[in-house]
Amino acid sequence: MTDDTRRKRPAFDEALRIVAAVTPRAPSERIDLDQALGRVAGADVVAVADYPLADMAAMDGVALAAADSLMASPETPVDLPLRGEARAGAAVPIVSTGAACRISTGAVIPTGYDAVIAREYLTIEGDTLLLTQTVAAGRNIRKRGEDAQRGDIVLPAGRVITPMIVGALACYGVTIIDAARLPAIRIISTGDELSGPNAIHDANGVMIAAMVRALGMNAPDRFSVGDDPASIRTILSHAAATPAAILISTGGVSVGDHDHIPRIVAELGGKVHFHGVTMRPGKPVMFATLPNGALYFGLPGNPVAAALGFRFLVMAAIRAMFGLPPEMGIPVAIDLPPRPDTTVVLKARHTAAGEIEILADQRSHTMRALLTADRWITVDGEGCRSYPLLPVLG
Ligand SMILES: Nc1nc2c(c(=O)[nH]1)N[C@H]1C(S)=C(S)[C@@H](COP(=O)(O)OP(=O)(O)OC[C@H]3O[C@@H](n4cnc5c(N)ncnc54)[C@H](O)[C@@H]3O)O[C@H]1N2
Ligand code: MOO
Repeated sequence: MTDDTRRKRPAFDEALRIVAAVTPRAPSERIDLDQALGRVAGADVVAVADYPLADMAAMDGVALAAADSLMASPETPVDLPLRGEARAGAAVPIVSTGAACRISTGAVIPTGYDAVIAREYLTIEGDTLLLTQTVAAGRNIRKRGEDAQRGDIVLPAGRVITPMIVGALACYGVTIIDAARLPAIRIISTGDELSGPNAIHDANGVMIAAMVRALGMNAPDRFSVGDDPASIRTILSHAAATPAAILISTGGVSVGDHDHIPRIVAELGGKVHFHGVTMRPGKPVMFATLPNGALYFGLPGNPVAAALGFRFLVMAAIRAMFGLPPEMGIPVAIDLPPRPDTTVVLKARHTAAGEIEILADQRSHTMRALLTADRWITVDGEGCRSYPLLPVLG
């Protein structure tokens, strides 16, 4: 790290802002609604049909014209002959006033009728309905278009598609939506220690791939390379020449004799936006744009730092690509000393008593606390904020 880049080391929030600011918006693509779960609407979604599609029965029972019940009372019951049946999905029967027809929930109300009496409240003798009280017009009827009308904007661009949204859009006749295109992501694990006699397991590669998949995105391509500059240059220049929106490497970004990534990225023509952030863990993290426009994140090798680098910095880029607002975190009152010069990110979890427990081991190479953690707590000069453990879009 040169003195120059060290001087420019941004604060955590500033680094998130820089990432969002330089990230280009993803183009939209048309996708089937049943493939849309977890995707982000790339344009306003408009109802294709009224919902309900027509005035329909909300109960199984009998449909009639409310006006025919006007004179009905227990003393002067009104008799209406029962003629025909309206069934959900079937052709709507032609009916006449002065009569009633059987109807099932979801059946279209026959023209001329405007009320439904639920079968529990019916008095039927043979083929005759006995009305002993008046019925209000509109009773037990779902009105056409009362939930959505054709042409209504039912979902604004930028909303994450949940299962309930899939259901609602299907009701509104939507079968295809515009969704922000998913970025192709490539992960490069670096370090001589990933192979050879005392090899460690490549935790960072599988972990980051798993976080990508937890977002509902395709499994990223993964590569592994040692610490020698020629091999790193070869794999980075190959990666930089192949279309991918986001490249992520882990390891080799600190100040050690074998930490070559920042220099090679610059030699390849990458524009380094920052190298180093005043955060812990994750301090040596690097962010650049490659000449082909791909974003490059050089995450530190320690697994907690790599996890945080993806969870916060890469996520800031993914959110910006999809047009989502930056994550703010939820301010929480925790008795921790403020950290005016850095942002410390802590592994934490909710206790059964509803409090937030800061877990015991906060070192950046130990993972045990992450087996039970359910959130991150950040501490800076302003106080504490809580963030979900996993990357989220919504
Ligand atoms: N003199 C200094 N030394 C270090 C500093 C510093 O400021 N001055 N920063 C420390 C911090 S903080 C971190 S984080 C690490 C980051 O260093 P690198 O990104 O260069 O990572 P490496 O040195 O290659 O590896 C660090 C650590 O992580 C392990 N590792 C690497 N890759 C993987 C992987 N794929 N899966 C699991 N574990 C991995 C590696 O074996 C090392 O133990 O630098 C500090 N040093
Ligand atoms: O960033 Mo390092 O991850 O503090 O250990």
